Amino acid sequence: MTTLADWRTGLPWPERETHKHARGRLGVVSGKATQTGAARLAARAGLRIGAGLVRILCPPDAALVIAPAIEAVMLTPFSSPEGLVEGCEGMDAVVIGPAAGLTEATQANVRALAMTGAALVVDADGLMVFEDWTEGLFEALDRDDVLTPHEGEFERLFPDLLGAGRETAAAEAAARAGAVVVLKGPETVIAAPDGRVAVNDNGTPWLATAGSGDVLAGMIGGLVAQRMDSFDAARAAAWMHAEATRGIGPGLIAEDLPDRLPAVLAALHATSG
Ligand SMILES: NC(=O)C1=CN([C@@H]2O[C@H](COP(=O)(O)OP(=O)(O)OC[C@H]3O[C@@H](n4cnc5c(N)ncnc54)[C@H](OP(=O)(O)O)[C@@H]3O)[C@@H](O)[C@H]2O)[C@@H](O)CC1
Ligand SMILES: Nc1ncnc2c1ncn2[C@@H]1O[C@H](COP(=O)(O)OP(=O)(O)O)[C@@H](O)[C@H]1O
Repeated sequence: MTTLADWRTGLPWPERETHKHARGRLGVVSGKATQTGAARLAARAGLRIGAGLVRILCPPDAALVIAPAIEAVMLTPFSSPEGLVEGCEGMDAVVIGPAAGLTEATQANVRALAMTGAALVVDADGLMVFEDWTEGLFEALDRDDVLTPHEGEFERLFPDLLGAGRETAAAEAAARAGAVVVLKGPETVIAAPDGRVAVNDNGTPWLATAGSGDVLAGMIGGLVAQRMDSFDAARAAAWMHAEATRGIGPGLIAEDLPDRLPAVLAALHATSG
């Protein structure tokens, strides 16, 4: 088992000469015009956690919906997997899946992005579209990619594993996928393909609200974009995600979480060596 101190030393803090591109570039793939909120939550979380530049990649019909709802986050439309790859050129990490759509296009987009130099965070629909073709996902992944299933999604990708217990299941899933697996829930298990396993236990039930997983995906993506080790990034994000609920509790909605991160990060920065 690992502890808080393990990942704290790997947190990325900007230095005097750091510019925004050097800090890390994150892409977030949006769904269609009626399903853009999840990507906007993830993008804001990625920016708040320190990625220097965040760009939403969206289907053309979504651009005029998203544009008035973002400020610092940038926007690029795409209309094919090749166009998505082009739009993600230079990205250090890309989040794909939140409200992406259960379509062949989502499947093709995940596989196309896996061929780029960006580390992937694959969540929600980005996982579900591979329910009947898990090898199509696993063969495309690298060990710095991250899968973030809740138990329902985990069961679809790894139907034989949960019976062995969540930690064993996550470890085996990471080995099979060849990527970091974040099995979300009241206790979130993080497992790497090299055998590292950690359990994040500071979660609170106030996180059981629509979109909080989208925020977590953006947070992981934001840390990975800053070149934090993917296993450490997932551990750090899971801890900070729960910590961000402190002082709110009842009434918490996913929109609140990214804007709580400056306080969480400030406390960590103040005590960093
Ligand atoms: N603002 C936005 O735009 C938002 C957009 N979103 C997007 O909407 C899309 C659909 O998302 P979704 O939430 O409707 O369905 P999904 O999470 O796929 O679950 C499907 C079924 O799995 C089951 N299930 C089993 N265990 C579970 C568990 N631990 N946690 C949760 N579920 C669990 C459960 O079935 P049950 O157990 O109730 O029978 C459940 O009905 C997806 O693209 C997502 O990204 C959301 O992120 C919200 C904010
Ligand atoms: N009862 C709970 N206790 C602690 N954390 C929870 C609880 N329920 C959900 N969470 C956390 O909230 C997030 C929910 O993610 P997810 O199910 O993907 O939501 P969404 O798809 O709506 O974004 C995960 O990080 C999960 O660990």
